[in-house]
Amino acid sequence: MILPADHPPVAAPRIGVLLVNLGTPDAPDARSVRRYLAQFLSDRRVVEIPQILWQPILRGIILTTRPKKSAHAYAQVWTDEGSPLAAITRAQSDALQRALGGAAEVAYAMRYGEPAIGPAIDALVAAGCRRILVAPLYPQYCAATTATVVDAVGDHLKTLRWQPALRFLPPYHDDRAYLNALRASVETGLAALDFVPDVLLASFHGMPQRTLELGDPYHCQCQKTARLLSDMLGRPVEVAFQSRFGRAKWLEPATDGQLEALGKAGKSVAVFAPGFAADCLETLEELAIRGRQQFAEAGGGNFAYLPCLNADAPGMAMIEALVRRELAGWL
Ligand SMILES: C=CC1=C(C)c2cc3[nH]c(cc4nc(cc5[nH]c(cc1n2)c(C)c5CCC(=O)O)C(CCC(=O)O)=C4C)c(C)c3C=C
Ligand SMILES: [Fe+2]
Ligand SMILES: [Fe+2]
Repeated sequence: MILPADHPPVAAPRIGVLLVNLGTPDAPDARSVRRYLAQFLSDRRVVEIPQILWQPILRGIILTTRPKKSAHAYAQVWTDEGSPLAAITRAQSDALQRALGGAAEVAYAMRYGEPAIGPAIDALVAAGCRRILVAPLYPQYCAATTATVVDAVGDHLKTLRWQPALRFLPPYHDDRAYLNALRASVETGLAALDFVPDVLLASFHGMPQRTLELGDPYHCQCQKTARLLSDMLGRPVEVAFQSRFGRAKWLEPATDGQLEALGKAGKSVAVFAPGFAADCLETLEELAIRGRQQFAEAGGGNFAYLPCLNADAPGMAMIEALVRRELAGWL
């Protein structure tokens, strides 16, 4: 139908933006951590062992021992606004909403725990969004993180009669907006130190070595991020992989081993975690607290942990640029 020239403007369909991160427990106690880990570690994308073998190990060993230990670690980094990952993701969502104004409705969700992806999509649809950009906040693509967000969105869409149209933000490991944000953030972090570190160490979350052999691009994308950033900073950036889980061989070198070796060599070091969009247990406890201790005990000199992009200006400029580019495809 062709509308007459004097027809009132037809309202454009609203666009929703859903930022998604991994998820975190609701409270730093063993019960909440157990609930969170049970969901997270039952995801077949995360632990790729047949469920018939894995579930007895998970229920019988992991979930009876790890929650207490992990809850203790969470308690050390918990804030008045809750888990750092939850508080920072909320702040990113609020800041993006302010930046985009009426151009889109912004919400956030967690792949595991709350707020869950399904209800967040429902809320955007209820707010009139017939188009939704889902943005998994993982710069480097990994089946255990990026793909599982797509799976969860797909599972929820299966339950809807009237589905919204979807786009997914692609991984951004080599995107100028990301590299510029990292550069600004690292340069600011280094300038605030009262020492010049011998080594700048980029610590990425680890993955089983097998995932690299099976074709997961994660390892290569981490290396590429570090190489491009090193070119931009004009200094070497060393790469290591943290947070090993289980007995299988994980990507190497391991961050804890590198910190120990650097400590023994009497070096000074600045560590940052470019694969994490927001500071969380793995950065604040594992790197900034435990990593610092390991390094000092090995005899290391000065140590600094440089924060993630979080909701600070360079990180928000990046998220806004990445999101606006995707939204442009709909305008
Ligand atoms: C940024 C990318 C991440 C990848 C890749 C990843 C893979 C991965 N993780 C585990 C096991 C655990 N991860 C845990 C916490 C955790 N992991 C990420 C990110 C990635 N994980 C984040 C952002 C967090 C922090 C969550 C928070 O609440 O702050 C945990 C839980 C904590 C603990 O008990 O140590 C586990 C377990 C595996 C097995 C895996 C890939 C196979
Ligand atoms: Fe993890
Ligand atoms: Fe960890």
